[in-house]
Formats: sequence, C-alpha cells, structure tokens
Amino acid sequence: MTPVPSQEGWVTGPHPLPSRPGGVRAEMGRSSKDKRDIYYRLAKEEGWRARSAFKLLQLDEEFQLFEGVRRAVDLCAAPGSWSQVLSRKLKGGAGEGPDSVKIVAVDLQAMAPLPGVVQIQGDITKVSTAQEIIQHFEGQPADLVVCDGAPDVTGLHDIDEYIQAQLLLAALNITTHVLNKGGTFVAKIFRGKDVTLLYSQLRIFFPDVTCAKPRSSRNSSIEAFVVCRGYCPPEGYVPNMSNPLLDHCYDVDFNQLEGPNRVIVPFLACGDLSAYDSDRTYPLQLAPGKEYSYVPPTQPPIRPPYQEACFLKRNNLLTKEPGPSPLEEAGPAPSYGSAPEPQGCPPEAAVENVLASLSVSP
Ligand SMILES: C[S@@+](CC[C@H](N)C(=O)[O-])C[C@H]1O[C@@H](n2cnc3c(N)ncnc32)[C@H](O)[C@@H]1O
Repeated sequence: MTPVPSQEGWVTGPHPLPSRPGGVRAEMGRSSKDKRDIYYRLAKEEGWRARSAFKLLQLDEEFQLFEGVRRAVDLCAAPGSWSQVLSRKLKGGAGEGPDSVKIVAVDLQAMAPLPGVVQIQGDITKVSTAQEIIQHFEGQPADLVVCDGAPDVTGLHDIDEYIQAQLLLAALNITTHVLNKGGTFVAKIFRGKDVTLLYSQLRIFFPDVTCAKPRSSRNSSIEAFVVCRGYCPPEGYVPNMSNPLLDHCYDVDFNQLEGPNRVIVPFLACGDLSAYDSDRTYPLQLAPGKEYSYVPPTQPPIRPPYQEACFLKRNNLLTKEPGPSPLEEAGPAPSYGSAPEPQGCPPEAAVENVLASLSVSP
C-alpha cells in the first residue's frame, strides 16, 4: 500500500477521509465537485497542488520509479503536484534531504516555489531549456524524467490526440538530451488510434516500454502513462533540437522507414484496487450534526492561461457587436498594464490592443 503523504507527515494505509471541523456553511457548487471527484478532494486535504499527484504515486507504487534516483526532471510541471511528489519522495518533503538529490521543474507557466525544486520557466521544445537543466545538474545527466504535459484540449478528439502526441515527442526529444543511459522516462499519452506508432518511437530509445493506467486516472479518459525504462539511444544517435518533435521515419534499429511502423506494448492497470475509483461519486463524510467545510485549492495558478479570457468576458469584449468599441465603455485595463488608447478602434483592433497590453507583466 502506498504511504499517503498528509500535510502533517506520512501515513500508511488506505487514503483516509479525514473528519472535518463543523460550523462552516456548506458551499453547494464547490462541495458537489468535492463529492464527484474524490481525488480532487483528497488532493486539497493532503496538500497536493493537483489531483494528478496520485497518478505519479500510483505509478511509483507499481514501478518503483524513485529507487536510486539522485537527479530528476519534471517536464510540464505547473502547478507542481508531480514536483511535490518528487520532492517528498526524494528529499523528504522539506527540501532538506540529501544535497546530492536535485530536482528541476520546467513549465511554460510560472509556478509557486517548492522547497528543494529548481524551477525553469521555459519551453520543452527549446534546446536552451535542455542546456539549463543540465546546468542545474552541474553537467550530470538525470536518472528520471517525468512529463505530465498536456496542451489545452479543444474537445476535437483527433486534434487533441495529435497535439498530445507531438508534446510527448517533444518531451522524448528533450529527454534524449538530459537522461542518463539506463534512466527512466514517464510521460502522459493519449491512447488514440495511432498510439502504436508512438510506442514504436519510444522503443527506439527504450527496450522496456509499458503503458500504465493508474487508478486515479479516470477510465472515461483516454489518458494513460508510458513508463519507459533502460534508456539506450541507438548507436550514433546525437541529440538535437532541429526537429524537436522528432519525425516518424525510424524503426527500432534506427533504420529509415518507408511506411508506418507499429508495435504493441504491455498495458497495465495499476494502483491498488482498493484505492478510490476515480469514476465513482463518493459521499462527503460528515460527522453527525456537522456541515461540510470546503477546503480551498492548495495552490491557485499564478497566471492562469484563462486570465485573458476572464478579462475580455468581464469587459464584454468576447462578443463583437456593431457600434462603439466595447473597450471604450469598459475603459482601460489598469490592472493588466497600459492598453493603447482605443478610441476609434474597431472592436477587433481593440481586442488586439488589450491582448497586447496583457502580454506586459502586471
Ligand atoms: C496537466 S498540466 C501538468 C500538471 C502537473 N504535472 C502537476 O501535477 O501539477 C500540463 C502543463 O503542461 C504545460 N506545457 C504544455 N506545453 C508545454 C511546453 N511546450 N513546454 C513547457 N510546458 C508545457 C502547461 O503549461 C501545463 O502547465
């Protein structure tokens, strides 16, 4: 059974459902999400920044990912729950563990600081990001690279699967720059119709590839995780970022391919079967006579990608109606920077001005 970290320390056994202090008015909308998503609720109660922490914990339970790891990289890390897992597992949580253990987290977005985790705000498709990671490891390669990266899903499945596959290949590419021979790479994958093509590309670099579905990952989602062990690049392979997304033209012996190459890899449903089922609704556990007390998220996003949309919506700029620029009515956007004077702008230009001003740090 996985030891489950709590804010106070480590506890073992099944995930506890802590009793809550009473007296706080139940907030219906919020508590209904807590009821529907047990891992979301547990994440807040145990101090994780996101429910995905449980996915990495359950993968580790199955594959002992952290054994002997001194240098770990968390790609696409924000808001940071996987980095929290790495920090707690490798460094004991307070960032005070052995100095020899180093963790680097990378994301496009800013992330609140975490003890014992060096943060890079950067793009995993850039060679400069790979160089920065290696710099933090003082020239040494990493033992473990994890990537829970995901693009913003559009709801159009083919597009979402394609973009996710490209992000996985970008993660694989940067991993080939920073991972030690024999090291492990774990990454989110969408099990779409072309997934076998991805497996074949992973098998070029790793002899041991398994697709795993942790219990905390909803069955209703096509998300799973590839666990790739024993990093062993083909002879003569020189990492480079000129094609950060790699291309589909090599087989497992690094020969140029004519047609598509597909392999089947083992699939493993992992996580203790007694663990909570992420597709089920669990009742809120309330002490007799007590009302549910809502726990706020552990770490709200610093600069969420939807910030711009919220601003536009608040100022009625999302719909373009004929007549005067809605920006004129909304006024300038002082809290986001100084938008250029919008007078006389057509709505499109006004929106562009606002967006331009939004790219300036507040
Ligand atoms: C699902 S979230 C990761 C959650 C994280 N593992 C956690 O446990 O808190 C996906 C992240 O991927 C990041 N991302 C997407 N494309 C990226 C890229 N090219 N470079 C760096 N980060 C990227 C997004 O900014 C987003 O924060």
